[in-house]
Amino acid sequence: MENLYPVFINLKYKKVCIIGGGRIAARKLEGLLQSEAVITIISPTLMESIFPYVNSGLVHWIQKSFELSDIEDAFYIISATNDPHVSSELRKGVSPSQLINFADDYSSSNVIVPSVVRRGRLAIAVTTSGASPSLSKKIKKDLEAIYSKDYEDYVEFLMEKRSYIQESVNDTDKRRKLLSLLVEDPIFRTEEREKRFQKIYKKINNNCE
Ligand SMILES: C[C@@]1(CC(=O)O)c2cc3[nH]c(cc4nc(cc5[nH]c(cc(n2)[C@H]1CCC(=O)O)[C@@](C)(CC(=O)O)[C@@H]5CCC(=O)O)C(CC(=O)O)=C4CCC(=O)O)c(CCC(=O)O)c3CC(=O)O
Ligand SMILES: NC(=O)C1=CN([C@@H]2O[C@H](COP(=O)(O)OP(=O)(O)OC[C@H]3O[C@@H](n4cnc5c(N)ncnc54)[C@H](O)[C@@H]3O)[C@@H](O)[C@H]2O)C=CC1
Repeated sequence: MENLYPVFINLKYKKVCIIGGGRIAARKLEGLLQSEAVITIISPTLMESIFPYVNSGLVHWIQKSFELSDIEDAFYIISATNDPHVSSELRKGVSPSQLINFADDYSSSNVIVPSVVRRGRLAIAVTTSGASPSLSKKIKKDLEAIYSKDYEDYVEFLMEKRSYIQESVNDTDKRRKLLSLLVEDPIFRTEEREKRFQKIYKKINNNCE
């Protein structure tokens, strides 16, 4: 499974089942909380840090040992227990059309959880295809330094200008040119980037008319 196909999945309203309630389950849960998925944890025990999410109703906890019937209608399953029996049951019982991540078994998984840098709408995901989670984490840290928090706002600006350009510039070449010029040298100060936008916008429209 080295040629992994990268996608970002919209999990809103999808049923996600996490088996196990320990340290790793808690980490995988962190990555899911913003997704608006319908999350159920199946586990006899739960780590302290997960309780607030259960108490607030964000996560449903079924306090029991895993059985195959628990995952019948799940869209995405995360197996994160310390019980090898759970993994072997899952390998036998999961449907080929279900998404499944084994925290302890890369080769049986059809989903691998990456390291992620998030800056609002900008998301950068890193995987080493199971080779070295530590390297993924290090590369994420490197990227965090390059793509500062300022990008969150900057990406919102780009989205707004892109939609304006799509509405106001009919010529495809001009539109492409404008959109690519806009990202050449990121500017984070609101006033400066607005001026720069106006300048590029005028230049492109005048030159090509
Ligand atoms: C295959 C994969 C399956 C999956 O879980 O999706 C997997 C598997 C395993 N990880 C193990 C160990 C560690 N994992 C981490 C950290 C992360 N692991 C994550 C993903 C993945 N881990 C997938 C591949 C990702 C890729 O392709 O790069 C991250 C990216 C995402 C996340 O988990 O949220 C997250 C970083 C989050 C961040 O950016 O902060 C650390 C470091 C730490 O904890 O600080 C260690 C210890 C150091 C080391 O081993 O490198 C072990 C051995 C367990 C044991 O020894 O018992 C296995 C099992 C095995 O290898 O078979
Ligand atoms: N993918 C990754 O990044 C990493 C994966 N791992 C692996 O992840 C797995 C979990 O590790 P931790 O969370 O640290 O373990 P942990 O011991 O903290 O938690 C295990 C959890 O599984 C639950 N559990 C045990 N038997 C169960 C059953 N039959 N049904 C349902 N739940 C059950 C326990 O009650 C507990 O909540 C281990 O196999 C470990 O090797 C470990 C480190 C990193």
